[in-house]
Amino acid sequence: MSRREYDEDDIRVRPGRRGSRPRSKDRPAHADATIARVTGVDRGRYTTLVEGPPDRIVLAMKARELGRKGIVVGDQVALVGDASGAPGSLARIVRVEPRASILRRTADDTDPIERAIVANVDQLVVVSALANPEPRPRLIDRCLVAAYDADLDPLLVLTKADLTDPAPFLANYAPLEVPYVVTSSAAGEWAGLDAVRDHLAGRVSVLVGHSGVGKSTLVNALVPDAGRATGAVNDVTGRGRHTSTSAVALQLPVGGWVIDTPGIRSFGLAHVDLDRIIHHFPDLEPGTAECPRGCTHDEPECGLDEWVASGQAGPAGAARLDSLRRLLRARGAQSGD
Ligand SMILES: Nc1nc2c(ncn2[C@@H]2O[C@H](COP(=O)(O)OP(=O)(O)OP(=O)(O)O)[C@@H](O)[C@H]2O)c(=O)[nH]1
Ligand SMILES: [Zn+2]
Repeated sequence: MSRREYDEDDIRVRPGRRGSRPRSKDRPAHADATIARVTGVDRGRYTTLVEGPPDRIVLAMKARELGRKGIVVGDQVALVGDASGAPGSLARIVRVEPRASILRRTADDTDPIERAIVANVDQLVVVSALANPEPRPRLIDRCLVAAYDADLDPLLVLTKADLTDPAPFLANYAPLEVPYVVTSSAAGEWAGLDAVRDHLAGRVSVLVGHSGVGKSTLVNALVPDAGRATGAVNDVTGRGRHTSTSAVALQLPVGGWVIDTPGIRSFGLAHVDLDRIIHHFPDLEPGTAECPRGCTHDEPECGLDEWVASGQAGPAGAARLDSLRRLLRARGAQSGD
């Protein structure tokens, strides 16, 4: 982050107008607040970026008046107090602007607590290694459900193509028509990086994926100053060391933002409306035309078995239906039916 680090000269030429104003407790609704974007959250301290030029990084805390309201990476917030970004300064966040989008997940499918991961993103980039660790189709399916549910455009980035032929995996996902990019970075030689850049340029994208799939490696290549720590994949578990500990938003040289998130093992979807889950399986949904009225899609009369058996959902149809039904059952367990 060194390039965007606070620069003393910037502060001197931009003293902020607060100094010349009388302090008053009853100024209406912080009309003079500075708007910033939250780029990182660490133990109650928020790193924010105030757009310039020149941009400046301002450390902030949540004002007491915000109560328990959550603030997540990607949020646009209003800062008051010392928003100079000078060393040792700490601004206060007094308002969170309305969110254009919010990506949530829960710890598991019955967890009542929703965890907002990031706000104001346009695109959910599901990063999966083609090998080491093996792709986890059900985790990918869940990420796609979360993307559709939050109204985000999905993108699949399939890494480590140097280790195996991507064709079999791609054949499975073809019926979904999800845009994808295949990458490899063996020995520092990149393939597919420009294609990823094209998909991210000018947009706000969040990367999610299992630990060790190469998210940090990708982010470091996209944002040369990112300095995201990369970890080796454990040969026994196939898991990476948990090198990234929280979500971090980084500005892309091509314009736009990329938000790296810690590796995940599961993507709980307790917050997704049960009745809507089938709509988030666009390859299967047309097969419900033959379902009996009020079909749960997890019963013997369900039309989806026939749909999949006839090959209309493609080579991964059976796996996708299994994915859907596991998800419905996990959710059903929660509502008790
Ligand atoms: N062979 C090969 N290895 C890769 C590739 N991309 C990343 N790796 C390696 O995979 C390991 C994990 O990469 P990271 O970038 O740390 O993975 P991550 O997804 O950020 O992992 P977490 O921080 O745990 O979320 C590292 O040893 C990388 O060098 C690739 O395209 N091919
Ligand atoms: Zn059905």
